[in-house]
Amino acid sequence: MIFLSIFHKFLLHFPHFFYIIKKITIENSYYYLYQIRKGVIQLKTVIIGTNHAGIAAANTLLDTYKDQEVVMIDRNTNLSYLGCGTALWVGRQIESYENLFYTNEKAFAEKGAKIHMETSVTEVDFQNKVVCCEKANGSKFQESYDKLILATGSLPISPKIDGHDLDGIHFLKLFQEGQAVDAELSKEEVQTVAVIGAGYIGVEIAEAAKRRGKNVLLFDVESTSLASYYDEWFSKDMDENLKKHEIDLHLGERATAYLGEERVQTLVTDKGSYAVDLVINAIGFLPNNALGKDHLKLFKNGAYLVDRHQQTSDPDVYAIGDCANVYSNALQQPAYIALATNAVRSGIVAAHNIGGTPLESIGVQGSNGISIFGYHMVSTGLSVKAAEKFGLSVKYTDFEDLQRPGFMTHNANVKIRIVYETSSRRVVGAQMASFEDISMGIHMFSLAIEEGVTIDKLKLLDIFFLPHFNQPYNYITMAALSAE
Ligand SMILES: Cc1cc2nc3c(=O)[nH]c(=O)nc-3n(C[C@H](O)[C@H](O)[C@H](O)COP(=O)(O)OP(=O)(O)OC[C@H]3O[C@@H](n4cnc5c(N)ncnc54)[C@H](O)[C@@H]3O)c2cc1C
Ligand SMILES: NC(=O)C1=CN([C@@H]2O[C@H](COP(=O)(O)OP(=O)(O)OC[C@H]3O[C@@H](n4cnc5c(N)ncnc54)[C@H](O)[C@@H]3O)[C@@H](O)[C@H]2O)C=CC1
Repeated sequence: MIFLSIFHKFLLHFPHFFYIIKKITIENSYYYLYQIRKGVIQLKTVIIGTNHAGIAAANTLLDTYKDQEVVMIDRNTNLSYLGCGTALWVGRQIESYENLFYTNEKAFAEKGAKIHMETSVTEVDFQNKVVCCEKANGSKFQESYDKLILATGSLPISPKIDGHDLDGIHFLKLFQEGQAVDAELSKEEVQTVAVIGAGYIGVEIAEAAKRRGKNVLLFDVESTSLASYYDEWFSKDMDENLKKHEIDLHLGERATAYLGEERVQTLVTDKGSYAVDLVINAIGFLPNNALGKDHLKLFKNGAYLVDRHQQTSDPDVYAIGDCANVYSNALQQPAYIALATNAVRSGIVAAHNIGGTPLESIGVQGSNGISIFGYHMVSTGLSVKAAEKFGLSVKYTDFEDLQRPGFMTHNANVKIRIVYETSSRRVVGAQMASFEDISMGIHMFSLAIEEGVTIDKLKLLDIFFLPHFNQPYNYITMAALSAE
């Protein structure tokens, strides 16, 4: 131990000369990790991007590995904004956006981090391990690093069609964009709103705009809303729900141009043209890989390719959150799923590995949920449609019933689909929907997918019964029992 310590201190004094030997022999050893964990070796970690992923990584490093130096950099004015709340306050289901931020710059400064907000990282010199930064006032500086965490998130996809830069066309990613849409909806002259993309953001903001009394037209190229998350048996219910609330659905219809002088006035699609006062684009996210795309290996959609430690192809660089791929347990291969939940978990994993505690991600299922005009839908893993797209042969079992026994006056329908792989019979997905809150049940399916549980194991699973919650023949049991 003493010899190793002296040897290591020697190496640290001659970092360039012995750089390669140190990399090969020392940095992979448990003793090296032990020294980091104990604070004998103090690393400087720079985190680019201080939203959900970056915050989780910073908190883990600062709370658990107190001797490590942490530098956080973000170009935005704010951090920790919960985008999930945008539709809620824009739709006036909550009073204000103020509680949608769960931490701030000061909290990290108090924990000992150096934090630079309103600062863009313009370039990373991966060879010399230096990050080049530019503040909003134009001043420039550099930060060196031992370990770098890329947490630069994602960017909304911009449809490259005529008129896309007209006024009155918005995205909905940042807090500031939420504010801009909110201000637009407050204008008397804005009466007709076109939402492009009936995915999660599109459906949620369509509800919000309707709640603000606007005429809402919702477009998607797919034949149902929420097509990436649910099979038609479920998404058709959401379509009905949207129609019932007078949202004008245009499915299987692609926007081809925006027309207007300065501000958008007409939306042209492959099926018609519509007078509109406001357009909100929500056709998905792409990973923001600008800083590392020429140096790091990439996943097929451009996300930084990471291993189960969140480590990229450069061992000193980790990538977390929406800018990195995840490992899908349903597909048993890397995938891309942009969710805040994944961002937080990946940040924790990266920070522990940097801090000296080896930790592998357990993979994800992409569990998600949505609640629109009181109709709740939750899903995890793969729908049948998604499995087919990825070439996975699956079967499914469906069940629909009242949630509680008929004698209960407070009751609602619940429907469930469990998707399982044909050959192995392992569960690879589940979808559930109801006007009742059935959301917690989906977590059990998430664990089942993670652990490779078969559909047959669920048939006689011990599920409690109480009339307040469910029927003696629980809908999960009934769906599993009727599986082929
Ligand atoms: C309206 C909306 C609703 C959502 N609802 C949900 C939900 O209900 N549940 C859920 O799980 N997920 C939801 N999401 C998705 C979730 O917000 C994202 O998955 C999450 O924000 C990803 O976090 P992140 O930290 O990886 O990236 P981001 O949130 O994209 O943050 C990246 C950060 O990096 C900074 N950055 C980028 N490049 C640079 C640079 N060069 N220099 C300095 N800083 C840089 C950016 O300023 C930003 O702060 C929603 C998203 C939106 C937009
Ligand atoms: N409740 C939740 O968990 C929420 C999660 N998010 C996440 O944020 C990310 C971004 O959300 P969204 O932008 O809604 O992406 P999304 O992937 O959920 O939906 C995009 C939709 O746009 C459609 N589309 C694609 N190109 C189109 C085109 N040219 N014209 C018309 N429609 C087109 C797709 O068919 C799809 O239905 C997703 O990863 C999503 O899961 C966002 C909001 C809420």
